Amino acid sequence: MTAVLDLQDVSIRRGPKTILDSVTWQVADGERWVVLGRNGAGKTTLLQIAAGRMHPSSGVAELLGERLGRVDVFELRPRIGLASSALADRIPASERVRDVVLTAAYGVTGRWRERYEELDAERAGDLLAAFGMAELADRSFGTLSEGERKRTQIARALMTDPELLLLDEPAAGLDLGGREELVAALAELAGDPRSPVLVLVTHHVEEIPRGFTHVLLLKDGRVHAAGPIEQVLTAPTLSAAFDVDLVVTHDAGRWSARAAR
Ligand SMILES: Nc1ncnc2c1ncn2[C@@H]1O[C@H](COP(=O)(O)OP(=O)(O)OP(=O)(O)O)[C@@H](O)[C@H]1O
Repeated sequence: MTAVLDLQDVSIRRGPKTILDSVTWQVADGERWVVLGRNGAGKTTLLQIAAGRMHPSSGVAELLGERLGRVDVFELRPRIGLASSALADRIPASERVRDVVLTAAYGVTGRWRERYEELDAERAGDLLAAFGMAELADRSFGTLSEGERKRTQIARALMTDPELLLLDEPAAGLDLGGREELVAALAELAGDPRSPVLVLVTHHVEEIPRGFTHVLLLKDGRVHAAGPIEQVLTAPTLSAAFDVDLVVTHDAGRWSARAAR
């Protein structure tokens, strides 16, 4: 299997703080990963490296077979989709939903706009429809609900047909119905063999969609456990990662966790 992400001994230091500490992690073609860990464990920082937006202070990071530091990140980034609230905050409230998705293609197709405009518009429309947003395509982004914004961001991240899709807490701030709709859409994405490799950062095991295959548990910037989901999402392993005595259940493809008492 080809390694889509290959981190060897990657550390990130900022002043006296070690945010990521000797992280070694491989993600192969076809895998769907969940990254879990307490607040401040280093999840978002890890995703920044995986997106080619941050370089390791030490260690080696290879993304899609290209080594960070040796590759032009501007060529690499369109091959990696990223949806995060930090990126969403930069979208102007007045921008049309359709254009939020469509403009993700600009960096890729560059000046050959005439040739691609129609195909791009069609793809943006298809992606919005796949995420249940077809009827809202002409609204401005600022008028959307939180759930609608999240779905728009994912459609945008998919616009360049990336080989790797990184999702940073896509269900944060959603109500129960919105969360379940999003989880269902992500389960569909996970189950489609044409989909990119997926990496999903979340705080809650309840937000893990069906079809996710692997888990990385971060603790204090280190890899606490990593591997197939059934092996890693056990009560002892999760309890140790979160420093809480937990009961973990797995039912009909979904997970839940609660304090043991
Ligand atoms: N530039 C920086 N300088 C110093 N410390 C930083 C910097 N960036 C992040 N940190 C710290 O590194 C740690 C990891 O941050 P990160 O955002 O990666 O964690 P996280 O697991 O995503 O957290 P959360 O679940 O709260 O979103 C935190 O303690 C954070 O305060």
